[in-house]
Amino acid sequence: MTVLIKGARVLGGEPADLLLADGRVAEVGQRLDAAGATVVDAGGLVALPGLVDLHTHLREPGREDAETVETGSRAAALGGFTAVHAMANTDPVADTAGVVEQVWRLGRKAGLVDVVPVGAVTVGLRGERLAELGAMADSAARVRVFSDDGHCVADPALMRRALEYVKAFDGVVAQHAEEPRLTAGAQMNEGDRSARLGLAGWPAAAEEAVIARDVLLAQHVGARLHVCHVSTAGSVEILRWAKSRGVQVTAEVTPHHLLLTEACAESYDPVFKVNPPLRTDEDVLALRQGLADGTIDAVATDHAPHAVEDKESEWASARPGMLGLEQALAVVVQALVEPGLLDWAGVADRMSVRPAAIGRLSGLGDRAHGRPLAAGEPANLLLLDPAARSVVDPAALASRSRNSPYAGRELPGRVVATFLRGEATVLDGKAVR
Ligand SMILES: NC(=O)N[C@@H](CC(=O)O)C(=O)O
Ligand SMILES: [Zn+2]
Ligand SMILES: [Zn+2]
Repeated sequence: MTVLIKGARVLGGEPADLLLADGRVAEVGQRLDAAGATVVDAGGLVALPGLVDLHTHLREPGREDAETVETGSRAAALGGFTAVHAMANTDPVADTAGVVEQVWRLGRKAGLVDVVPVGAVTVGLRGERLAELGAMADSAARVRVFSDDGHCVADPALMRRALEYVKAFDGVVAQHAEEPRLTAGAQMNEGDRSARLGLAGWPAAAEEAVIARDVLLAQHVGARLHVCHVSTAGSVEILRWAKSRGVQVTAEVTPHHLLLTEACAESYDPVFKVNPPLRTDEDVLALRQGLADGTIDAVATDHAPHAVEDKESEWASARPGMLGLEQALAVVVQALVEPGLLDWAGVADRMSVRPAAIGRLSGLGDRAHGRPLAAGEPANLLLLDPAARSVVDPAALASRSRNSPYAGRELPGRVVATFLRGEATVLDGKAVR
C-alpha cells in the first residue's frame, strides 16, 4: 500500500508531502507524486510521530467487560497512538512469559497498535517475591518495562533486587509510588478540602517518600527507574534533584493530572476518583512546568477503564481510575500547547520519542517507534487538526468503558488520521477497523 499525504505541517513546520510505501516513509518533500497512491489531503493538519503510551490498562485477560486488547487498541489508534504498554494488573496477572505472550499475541491479532506488555515485578503483584523477570524479557513479548502498577513495590529490599535484576536485559522498573502505610482508606488528596468533604486523605508525602527512596536505590545500584503518574509539585522537585545528580530516573505525568484538580471531588462524582488523586492548582502548574522543562519525560495516559458497576457507586466504594487514550493529545494541546509551554516538537518528544526510548522501542528496526518523520523511518504517524474543537461524549468513545472525566468538556484538536507502518488505522477521524 502506498499513501501520499499532501501538505502536512511536520512538527508544525512548513507544509510538505509525505510518501509512505512498504511500511516506511519513502520521501518527504514538495509536490511529490506517486501513481496509484492513495492521496490524503492534509492541508492545515499537523503531522506528529505516532504516540507511544507507557501506561495503559487493557483489562484482558480477566475483565473483558471493561476493555479488551482490541477495544483498547482501537481507542489508542483514535487517540493517535501507534504503541501502548499494557499494564500487568490483569487477571491472571502478567507475571509469567505465558501471560505476556498471550497479551502480545492478542495485540498482533487486533493489529491497530503495537501492544507492548509490561511484566509484573512480583508474583501476583503481592510484593513478596520477584516474578520471572528474565523469562518475560526473553519471551516473544520482549518485556523491558516491569511494574506492579496498582500496587507499590513497598519493600525497599525487594525494590532494590528488582532494580538490580532488570539491569541484565536493559529493563526498567516502573514504580507506582505510594507508601501504603500512609494511604490506608485514602479517597482524595489530603488537605483542607478532604477534611471539609469528609473523605480520607492521600497525602503528597506518600508519593514523594517512595520516589525519594527509589531514586537513591536506583543511584546506588546503577539501574533504571521510571516513576509512574507523578502528581505533586514535591515529586517534581525530587526528580529534578535526582536528575541533577545523574540518577537514571525517568517519569511520566497523566493528562488528567495536567488538567484537573481536587476541586472535581466537590461533585462527589466517582468518575474523578483516581490513584494517585487529583491534586491542587499549584501541583498542576508544577507538573506542566516539569513536563515543559523535561524534568518529567513523558505523558502517559494511565487509561483505566472500569465497568459501570465498579464506577457508578458512592465515592468510597468506587474503583479508582479514568479513561485517557482518546483525549490525551487534546488535553496536552489545551494544557501545554495553547498556553505556549510546549511546541509541536515538544509534544512529539514527550508523547513519542521519550516514551519509546524509555520502553526501548526506538531501536527495533522495522518495528521501531518514536522515530523522526524522515525518509527511511517506519511510517508511524498521526495527522492532527489543531483548529478543531469538540465536546467529549463518553457514549461515542471506542473504549468499552465510559468513565471519562472529560464528559461534556470542550477540548481542542482532533486526530484525523493515524498510520501504523504505513497502513491507516484511523481515517477521517474514524477507526478503519
Ligand atoms: N490509576 C488508577 O486509579 N487505577 C489503575 C491502577 C493504577 O494506575 O494505579 C487501575 O488499574 O484501575
Ligand atoms: Zn498506578
Ligand atoms: Zn495504572
